Amino acid sequence: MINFKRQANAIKNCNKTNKTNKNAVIAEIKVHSPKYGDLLKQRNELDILKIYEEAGVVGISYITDKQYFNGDFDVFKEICKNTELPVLRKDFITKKAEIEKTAEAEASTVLLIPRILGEETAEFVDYANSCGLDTLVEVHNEQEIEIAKNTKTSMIGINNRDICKLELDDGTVSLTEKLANLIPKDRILVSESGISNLNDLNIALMYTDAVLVGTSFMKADFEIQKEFVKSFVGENYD
Ligand SMILES: O=P(O)(O)OC[C@@H](O)[C@@H](O)c1c[nH]c2ccccc12
Repeated sequence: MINFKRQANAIKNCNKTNKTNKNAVIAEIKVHSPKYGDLLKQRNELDILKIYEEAGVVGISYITDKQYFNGDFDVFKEICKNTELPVLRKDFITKKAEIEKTAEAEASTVLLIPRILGEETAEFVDYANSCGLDTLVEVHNEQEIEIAKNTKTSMIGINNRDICKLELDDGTVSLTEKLANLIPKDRILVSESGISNLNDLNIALMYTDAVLVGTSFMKADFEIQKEFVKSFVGENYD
């Protein structure tokens, strides 16, 4: 059973206007990065899922792109099957069939990128919604925000990195600071990429409802990974 808008609701239930003291952290199970290479390091994706769950994150992200991020759609399906948390599929989607495939995997959300889809973004958002999926529309500049605003997406992500540079740029939360006020308040706003410490996290959360973190969680040593993720979720979470 697909649960419409699970990801958006998970974030809404946890943002600053709510009573919980937990920060809304979406944690990415990122197996490879174009910059750092292998990030999985003999670990198992489902073990990392468990650690993220135990640390109290609100959602999981997984990149299915094979070419640059070494993702695997079968692993994505396993992740969806093994968690009650909302799961976001990250990929460079250009075909509606891929949206159907995402819904069939029982994901909750699909990433759509105006840099790739241009004005077709709105149509892809509608299509994803009709398949029972929530959408995260990812922007990196003002022009892309205009496209995102003309869609019915409930979530907009500011990608602090430029996807065209394939992560050879570091990504800085100052982009979130710069662009956040251009995004209407009725959308759930997520700051994505390059968030590597609590200082970055706190800056991002001054402007957004949630953060999405991959590399720094994956680079944390296995023994301390849960504590590290927990420190992002917040001390008051148990
Ligand atoms: O590893 P980071 O810097 O914490 O970033 C995670 C995530 O935002 C990044 O992986 C990402 C953002 N948009 C994407 C689009 C496709 C693939 C990957 C991505």
